[in-house]
Amino acid sequence: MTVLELRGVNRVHGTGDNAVNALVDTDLKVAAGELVAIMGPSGSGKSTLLNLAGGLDAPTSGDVLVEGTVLASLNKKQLARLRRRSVGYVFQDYNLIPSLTAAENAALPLELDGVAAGRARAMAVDALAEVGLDAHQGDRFPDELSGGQSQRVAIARALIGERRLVLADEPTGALDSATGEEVLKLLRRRVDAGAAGLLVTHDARHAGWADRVVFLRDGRVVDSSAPLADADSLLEGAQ
Ligand SMILES: Nc1ncnc2c1ncn2[C@@H]1O[C@H](COP(=O)(O)OP(=O)(O)OP(=O)(O)O)[C@@H](O)[C@H]1O
Repeated sequence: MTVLELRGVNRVHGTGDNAVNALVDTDLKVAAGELVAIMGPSGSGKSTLLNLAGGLDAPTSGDVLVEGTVLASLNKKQLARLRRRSVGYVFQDYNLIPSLTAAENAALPLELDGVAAGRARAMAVDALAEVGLDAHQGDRFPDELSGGQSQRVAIARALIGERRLVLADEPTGALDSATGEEVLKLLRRRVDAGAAGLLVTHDARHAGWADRVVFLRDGRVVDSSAPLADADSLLEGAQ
């Protein structure tokens, strides 16, 4: 099932002489169970693509569909609800709320969506267990967690509930390479469990965890191919 689709998407930032064609005639489909890596030089349109996919930005022309819904057909409130229920983000700097525990951070999207606090907390404990964090770690605050643990919390938060699309922007950027590989392995596992994933990365080894790599240059898709190496062989190489 296609979870994310871009159809003939263009995004122009700015106007007149300052106009930048950040994304040009882009078509992309990402299915459930599929992880697609986005690579390209700085300024090639990777963040623009991710923001459009998550409904944080709107195309100048063309359509973005999430789970079959054209995002432009939704009003503000409907779009906010779809984003809350269907889309999870993982950022380089984790973006956890410092005054909330790990479990409270993971539960936050559910609570914002009106799920009762007790039930949201119970689901958060399960989501944390899935990423290898126990209840004791769930009670810790972000400044008591390592970088790798923080990114695990962010992944748990991104995929808690029914959310089927995970958008990861350089999620390993702040981690050492072994911890980074662990985080990608986890992302891969969650995608294998039925989510669709987009992973922006500068690192070809990390792109090895993806099913496909989409290369961007000046806002255009220049090549779309299988990853450079099989993830398992990369892991062996790292040991
Ligand atoms: N809000 C904006 N206003 C004007 N131009 C923008 C805006 N956002 C992005 N751009 C421009 O659009 C182009 C694509 O930017 P984008 O951030 O998507 O690239 P990127 O591949 O994510 O870069 P990086 O790897 O440095 O994060 C760049 O030329 C950038 O300067």
